[in-house]
Order: sequence, then structure tokens, then C-alpha cells
Amino acid sequence: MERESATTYEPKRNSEIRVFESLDEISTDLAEYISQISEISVKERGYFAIALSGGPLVSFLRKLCEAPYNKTLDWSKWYIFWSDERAVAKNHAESNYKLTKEGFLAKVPILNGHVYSINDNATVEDAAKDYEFVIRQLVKVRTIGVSESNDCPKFDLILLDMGADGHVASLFPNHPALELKDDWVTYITDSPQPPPERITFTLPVINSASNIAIVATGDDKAKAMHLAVFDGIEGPEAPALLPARMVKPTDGKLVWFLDKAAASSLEAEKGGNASYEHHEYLL
Ligand SMILES: O=C(O)[C@H](O)[C@@H](O)[C@H](O)[C@H](O)COP(=O)(O)O
Repeated sequence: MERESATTYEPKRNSEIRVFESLDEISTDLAEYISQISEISVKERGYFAIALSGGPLVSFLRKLCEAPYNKTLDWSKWYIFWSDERAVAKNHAESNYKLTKEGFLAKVPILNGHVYSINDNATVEDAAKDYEFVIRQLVKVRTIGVSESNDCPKFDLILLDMGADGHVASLFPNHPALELKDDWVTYITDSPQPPPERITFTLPVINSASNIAIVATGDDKAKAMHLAVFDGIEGPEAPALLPARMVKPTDGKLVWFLDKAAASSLEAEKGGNASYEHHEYLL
């Protein structure tokens, strides 16, 4: 697919940074990226298990709801999960399920029975346990794949949106949840971003995905992007545990989708001592 003018960097073997002129170009490229992964997953496994986040991410799925994708993708094989969800009712304004239902699910022919939202009648602790139980059942029947290296669920694609503080899903800087090794889904009650109670995938699950995409747009993401990608930055502004920097796919591939504002620090470093190899080519 001819991508108009995007700059691509490949900081590490299994990651790629795509920088776009506009949000519309991000939506166009993201739709094609998701379409290709879904077709490969359906061909290879018979299923496409995708986990979504909240925030502005849903708005970037709008091109997937249009031609040609709305008619060409095998939506009956799509299985929807959330990488994190707020512990609120599913019809609450702050629910990622509500946001996704209205902004995406209502516009594509995904089967309701293939949409796995959290139990919003339980405590946040029980909602996390319930969600993990459902995922374990789906891994058993291979609707969700399984990682060869650590028995974690291997989602075909996990879509994340990075917060200005460098959080992804509901994993926040320096939070103890970042150090969990055995849980697949955990919960927090002290989110620095409201609402306080959330469930979230842990890093082992995120990093076991076949594909991870992180969207980050706007000036307010530039600093976190810089910290996420460059090595050797010390000082108070560099959290010891920065979630976006800890997203490192074990066997899969990570692609960043940035606008120029979020990527401004990368451009600045390009001429400097960028500590990653920089391949720029117009695609
Ligand atoms: O439930 C959530 O809050 C999201 O999953 C979260 O990870 C979101 O994607 C980022 O907060 C987006 O960050 P901005 O809203 O700052 O763009």
C-alpha cells in the first residue's frame, strides 16, 4: 500500500516508528495495518483476537468502519477485548466499553457474542479475576493464541494509546503493577488519572502479543515519547519504570503511530546523538 509521506524509524529489531503529517493519515495507515494483521490471523488461526484501549484510540479506528474494510474484512472472526477498562458501569461516560461500542462496534458487523467486556457488577478485584478467567478459557480453546515462550495469552494485536505521562493501558509510571510477572489481568485502585479503579493487562500479556501498536499524538506526548525510545536519559523526569518504555514484544512486533508533534523529540535527536539507528524513507 502506497503510504503518502510518512517517516519511518526502526529503533530496534522488532519495532518501528511511523511519523505522519496528520491524524487522518494515522487513521488511514492504522486501518490498513489492522486489516493486514486481521487477514493473516484469520488465515493462520481462524480467529482475530484484538485488545483495545480507551482514550483517543477509538477515534483512530474510524477508517476501519468505511469502505473497503467494512465490506472486505471477515468480521465474523473478530474477537474483541480491552487491554484496560475502568471499573464503572458499561453505560457510564468513562467506560471504555461505552466509548468503543459507540465509536466502533456499532459501525461494524462484529458479533455481540465475540465482544468480551468486563463484569461491571463486581468489585474491581473480582472484575479482574473474572476477566482473567474468561481469557484463560479462550486460550484453552485457542480463540486467543498462546505464547510459545511463557504460556501467556498471545493476542494477535493489542492497540494502546500512550498517555502524556508515558502510561499505556492502565499501567502508570512507577506503579507496582508494572512488576507483576504471573498475573494476566490485574487491578488498580489508585489511578493517577480518574477514575481511580481500573483493571488492566499486565506487561507479560502485552509483551506476548504477536503485534502491538501504540498511538501517540500531540505535543503533550513528545516528552514521554523521548523517554520511551532513547537510552541513557537520567534525572527526575525519567521515571525508573516508564510503562511505554517497558513495552518490548517477546516474539512479536511493535509499531508506533505518531504525529509530528508527538515525534518532535525524535526529529530533534535525529541530527544529534540518537541512540538508535535511524532509517528514514518515504513510503
Ligand atoms: O482507559 C484508559 O485511560 C486508556 O486505556 C488509556 O491508556 C488511554 O489510552 C490513555 O490515557 C490515552 O491517553 P490520552 O487520553 O492522554 O491521550
